[in-house]
Amino acid sequence: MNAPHPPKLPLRLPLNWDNQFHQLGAAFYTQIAPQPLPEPYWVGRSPSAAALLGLDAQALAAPELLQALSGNLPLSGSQPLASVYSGHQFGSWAGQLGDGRAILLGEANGWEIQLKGSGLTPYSRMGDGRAVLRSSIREFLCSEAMFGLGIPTTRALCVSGSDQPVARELLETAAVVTRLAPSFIRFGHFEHFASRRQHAELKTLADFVIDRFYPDCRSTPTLDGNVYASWLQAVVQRTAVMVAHWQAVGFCHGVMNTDNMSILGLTLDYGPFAFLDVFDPGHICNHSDPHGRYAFDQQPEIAHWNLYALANALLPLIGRPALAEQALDSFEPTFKRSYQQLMAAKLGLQAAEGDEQLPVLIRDTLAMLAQDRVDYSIFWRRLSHARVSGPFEPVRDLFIDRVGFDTWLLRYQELCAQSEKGPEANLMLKVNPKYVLRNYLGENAIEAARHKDFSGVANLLTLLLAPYDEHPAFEALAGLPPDWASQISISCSS
Ligand SMILES: Nc1ncnc2c1ncn2[C@@H]1O[C@H](COP(=O)(O)OP(=O)(O)OP(=O)(O)O)[C@@H](O)[C@H]1O
Ligand SMILES: [Mg+2]
Repeated sequence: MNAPHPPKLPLRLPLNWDNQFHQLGAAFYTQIAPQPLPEPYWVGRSPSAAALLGLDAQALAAPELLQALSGNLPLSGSQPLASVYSGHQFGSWAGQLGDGRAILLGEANGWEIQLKGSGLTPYSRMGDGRAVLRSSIREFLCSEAMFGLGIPTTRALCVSGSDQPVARELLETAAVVTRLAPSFIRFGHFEHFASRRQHAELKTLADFVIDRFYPDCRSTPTLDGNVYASWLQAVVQRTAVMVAHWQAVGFCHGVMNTDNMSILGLTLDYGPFAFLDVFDPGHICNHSDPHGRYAFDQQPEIAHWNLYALANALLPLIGRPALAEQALDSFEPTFKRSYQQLMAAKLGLQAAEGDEQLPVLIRDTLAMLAQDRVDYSIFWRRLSHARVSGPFEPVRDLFIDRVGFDTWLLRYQELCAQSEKGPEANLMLKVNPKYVLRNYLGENAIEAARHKDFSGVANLLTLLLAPYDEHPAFEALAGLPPDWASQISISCSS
């Protein structure tokens, strides 16, 4: 028989722990330590995310940190817990869910540190508490890619892997992603307490979020000075801005359940997501979504629907349904304004209030891309180069309907002439990324990582953290995807 392992001293890191979520009390979580991941190895690390905690690349690479973030060594100052939440999944009430495979270590230097895939919790239901290498690499890279693109998101510090087998459709191996966010609280946390009529806890949680992240709502005169309605409105606006970014960059989330909606308007839970290759407005990235509830062009409406579910949960605090409705009404104008600004920037044009030509040009541009199934990111990048230094041929080459393109180009150039003096043209290369995390790029890095070659993950991370820059050594990764890319199928299984 093996001798029992001697107890290990906790790892001390130069972090200021202040575990505020833990201080909320036992109604909100269950204390539970992460389950050890056997013989972990590094899969990827983000020095950019580490800097948020004040850790340099050397501290991030420490073998003790690998052990701590894989559940094999306690972290001094942490108070691990799994939080409880509920939610609507695919439009239906799903009841209690909770962190079934995520464990919050605590809050250090203002960032919550959470492990995803770190073992069973009381909320694991039928699951095994684990995440697989494939989905963990995807989450790691996409979190950092969204940050690189300037889109509100949770961050990812690192991924550790193990040869421990995990059963999904096929046998895969386990991995843990360490995520960072100011808070991982979701719409579903509020729905949980509202559905159980636990109004005291509902208020405690709302006050916690307002005081920490939305303090202005305490003193704003809008919505009759109703703090909770003003706060709802602020969440509505942040969410609308986040989704406007998704639509502008061509990001499809794939599982916009209310338990995957951050109360801070951050992109949360990178599962079957995709960046569009060809522009297909009805694109469904989630193989487990046959009816396309979460199709690309449905995302704004679904975000609004999710906010409606949140508003319902907050009604006991707001008191007057009319105020909640008013707060919800700000979704559409906020989304529209934000989307138009982002698209105007992509076109290198100024977005002026009341301009009627711009929305029409945006609509027609997208219709033209959809008709010829043009690659979304490459179109914008080539357009940026053409606008800055010409010629337009490389853009024209993307289209089958050249006459249609020429007609469009005339209109576009007329509008450009009106704002020729502005800085917008040069800024196009700073808003139209050269590198996006296409599914096939992720697949290639994952396949190499399965054979313990993690260079693909590291290279992608470098590109995705600076997606607007030229990276001559990686020119090929900015090109059109190979034919097999359109056959990739990503399910919810992760
Ligand atoms: N392998 C698993 N073991 C235990 N629980 C799981 C597992 N996979 C998913 N869950 C739980 O199922 C619910 C819905 O899962 P979903 O895929 O939205 O989230 P997730 O990817 O696990 O995590 P997160 O939303 O924290 O990024 C959540 O409560 C989640 O914790
Ligand atoms: Mg989730």
